[in-house]
Amino acid sequence: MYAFYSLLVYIFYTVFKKEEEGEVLEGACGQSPEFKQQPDHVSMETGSRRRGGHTPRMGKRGWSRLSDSSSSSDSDSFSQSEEEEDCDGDLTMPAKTPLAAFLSFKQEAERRRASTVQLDVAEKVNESPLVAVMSHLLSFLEQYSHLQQLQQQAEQYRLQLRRHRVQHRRHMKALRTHYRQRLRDKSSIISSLEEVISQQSTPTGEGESVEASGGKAGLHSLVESLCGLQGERSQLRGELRLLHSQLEQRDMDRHAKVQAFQQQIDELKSCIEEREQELSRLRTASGATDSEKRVVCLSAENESLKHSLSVTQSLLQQLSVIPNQSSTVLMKENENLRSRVLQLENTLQQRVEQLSRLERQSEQLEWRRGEELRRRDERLKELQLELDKERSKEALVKHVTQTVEVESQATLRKLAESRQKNEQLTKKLSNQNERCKQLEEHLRRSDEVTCNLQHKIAAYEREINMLREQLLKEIGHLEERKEEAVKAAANCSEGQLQNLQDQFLTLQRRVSALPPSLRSMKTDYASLRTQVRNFSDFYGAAIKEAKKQITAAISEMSEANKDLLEKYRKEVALRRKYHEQLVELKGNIRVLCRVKPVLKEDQHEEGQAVVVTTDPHNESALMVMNKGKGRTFELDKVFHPQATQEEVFQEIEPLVTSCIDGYHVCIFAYGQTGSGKTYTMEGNSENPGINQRALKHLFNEIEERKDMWEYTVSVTSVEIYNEVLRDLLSKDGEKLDIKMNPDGSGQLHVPGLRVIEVKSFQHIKKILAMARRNRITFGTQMNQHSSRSHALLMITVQGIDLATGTKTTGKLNLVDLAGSERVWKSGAEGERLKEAQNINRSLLALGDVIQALRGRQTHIPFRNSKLTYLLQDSLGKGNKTAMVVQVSSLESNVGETLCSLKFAQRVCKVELGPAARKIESSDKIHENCC
Ligand SMILES: Nc1ncnc2c1ncn2[C@@H]1O[C@H](COP(=O)(O)OP(=O)(O)OP(=O)(O)O)[C@@H](O)[C@H]1O
Repeated sequence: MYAFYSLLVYIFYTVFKKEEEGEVLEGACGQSPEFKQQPDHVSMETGSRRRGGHTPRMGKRGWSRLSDSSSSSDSDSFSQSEEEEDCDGDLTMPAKTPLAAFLSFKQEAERRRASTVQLDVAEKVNESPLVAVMSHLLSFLEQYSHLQQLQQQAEQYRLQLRRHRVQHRRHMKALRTHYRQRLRDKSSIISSLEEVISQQSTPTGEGESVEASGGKAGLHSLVESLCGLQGERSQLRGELRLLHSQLEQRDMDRHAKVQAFQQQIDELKSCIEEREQELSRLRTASGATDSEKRVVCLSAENESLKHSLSVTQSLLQQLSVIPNQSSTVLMKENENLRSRVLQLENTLQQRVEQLSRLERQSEQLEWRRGEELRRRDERLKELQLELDKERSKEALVKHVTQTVEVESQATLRKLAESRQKNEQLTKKLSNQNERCKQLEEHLRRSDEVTCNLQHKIAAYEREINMLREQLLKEIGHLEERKEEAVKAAANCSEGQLQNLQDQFLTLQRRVSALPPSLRSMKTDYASLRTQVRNFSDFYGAAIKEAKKQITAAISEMSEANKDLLEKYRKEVALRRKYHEQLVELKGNIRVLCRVKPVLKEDQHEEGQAVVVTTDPHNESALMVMNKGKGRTFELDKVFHPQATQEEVFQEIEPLVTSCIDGYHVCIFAYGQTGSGKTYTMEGNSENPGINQRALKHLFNEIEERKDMWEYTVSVTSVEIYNEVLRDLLSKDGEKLDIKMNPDGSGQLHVPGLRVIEVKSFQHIKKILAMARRNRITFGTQMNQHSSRSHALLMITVQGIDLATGTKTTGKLNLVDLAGSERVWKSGAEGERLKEAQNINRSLLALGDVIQALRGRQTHIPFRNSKLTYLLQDSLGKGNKTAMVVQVSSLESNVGETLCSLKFAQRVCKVELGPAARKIESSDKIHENCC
């Protein structure tokens, strides 16, 4: 009994398990026993659903259309050739033709699908979810493979159709050529006959006419045969036409069939797509990912195991009388099953956790990716905006430059015209002056003549007076002698009297002889006096006339000049405005970079590589190679190693011009020791640098404006060494201090600093040489004559508008900074070390100022170093700044080069805002924001 029960339990369990497996397998191939047992119930329901749900799209409509077309073509084509009959007949005989085979196959597929669906439902009812899903999937796979087969068949049909069409075309072609050949033969026969007839109908002579009459019968027969042939020909033509129409009809039929087939194929395709979609839907429903599928499988397995366990347990309960041996077997089995269940549950749990972890991770990744994409998009947008801005800036610069060029050309033309006019007027004026001079010469000569005459007159008068006195004396003398003679006559003899009378007579004669000379002298004198009076009158009139003429000419000229001057003034103002706009568009802070050429003395080690390269197509890009990686820097302008001093100055020139217009400008050279700062700023005698060229430009510009403006240029030069300020233009080398100006203007001033007013360019050359001599330099490992201090050349340009009296004060600070080398690299020790540290400190302070300006901070730490304090009024807002960053292109200096370029890029981002012109009108300095 016991053995029987245990056997029964074992068999029951084994059957139960096998049944399950069998069900799964049978479900997969559509041969379920349940299905066989209850066919009506299940197939009725699912069959109707399937038929209604999945087939109708192409089904009835498509097939009816196809059969319609085929039947119509049948009726049309039965009267045609045999071949056609065969072709159309295929469609009406399903078992023989491919299309019929396709139809039967389709029906078969429909039937099989219906049965599969029935099976699905049966399985759904009776089986576990895993088995159901699996069977579902398998059934869909099967459907899918059927569909593919259908597709292949459709493809084959299409190929067959194509082949048929080709064959048909060939056949038609052959027929056409055959008929054409026949037609050609007939025509050639006809033409030969016509020829014969024409030959026979032409009279060729008497002898021949006899022959002709004899051959009339032959001719008749020929004509008859010709008529027959012509009839045959027309018959053939009719045949051909008929054939043509038949062909056309056939073509049309075929076309219709092809269309029907195409439609059928399309419908089949859409049906396949639908199935595929459904399949993918089901796939996702039953777990799209492998892990999900696995989870579903495991849970189904778990469920089935649980189920079997419960069944076994219930069985065990029922069979409590089962002997110990079998119960232990069962217990063991039970234990195994339990542990298996537990194991599976654990695995399931782990998988679920893993899955959730993976999901979280993927979510995080997705989120990060989204963030990254968003950030990139924003950056891209920013870059796009910057690019647009740059482009618009460039376009504006171009436009302004063009306008300025056009305007300046027009101004130059006007200026040339006005110069011509001026020249003419000047010529006129010089003529007048010449005349004036002649008149003045004349006047001078007349004055001289008058003077001579006056002298002569005075001499005459003196002579006359003398003569008169002599005469009076003589007369007195004679009178005395006469009295004496009278007295003597009274006393002496007649002879003596006679003698005396004679003497008297001679004396009288002499006296009478005297008056005519005296009279002539008097007339001479009077005429001379009248002459002098007349001459002075004439001279006065002439002078008056000349003056009149000169004033007329001057007024005429000044009238013409006034207009010109006004125009010129306007043009100059316009030019200045455009110039300022240009400078502002370029940016009130400009960063230029100059790459030092590789010199012999720089190559301490043999074969040092060049790591800095410039781009010939992009003059604002610079590439630095470091440890195999390239980094590109974008600055306002990059000068390649072969750039000349003049090219560098060309970029600075507009700023120098701004200084004359009353702006504060700061130009400084920055870079490591030996990178060429001093060369760029000071240069040498053959190749002067920015300092000399700027001053030369200043004086040229002042010379050009001298008609309207009066300028004074004053210069100071200082150096900052170890945070101590020293005057480079005085020999005592006294320490100086920076203080606030006591006048309350808020301006800085350095008491005791020597200010030199410069009159000419030659003068400035001497001043610059003196400053250079006084500057502190020492040799470092990097540079034989390293400048160990910051050198500042400060130029103040004060201008007065001659017309309006407006005053401007421009400042130009030209700064040659000390080298920004790393202390260890420059080989500094002791005093040199302290010096290097001070240099670095002040450069750091400069960096801080730049940083604060860049961040638009309210407090700018100008006072942190002497350098920044001194440059306060030229470095900050409203001013114009240019920095020339000097870099070495050698590999050994790449670290310094990168540092300098990074600093330059920071400076690039600073915005100083619109520049302000320092104008003084009506005794007050005010800033005129452009
Ligand atoms: N563009 C250049 N063309 C030719 N020679 C140059 C150029 N730049 C620099 N030099 C030469 O390199 C040497 C060092 O240059 P310079 O003294 O100007 O460097 P520096 O940066 O001022 O150094 P320091 O900071 O030590 O004063 C000089 O002999 C100078 O003539």
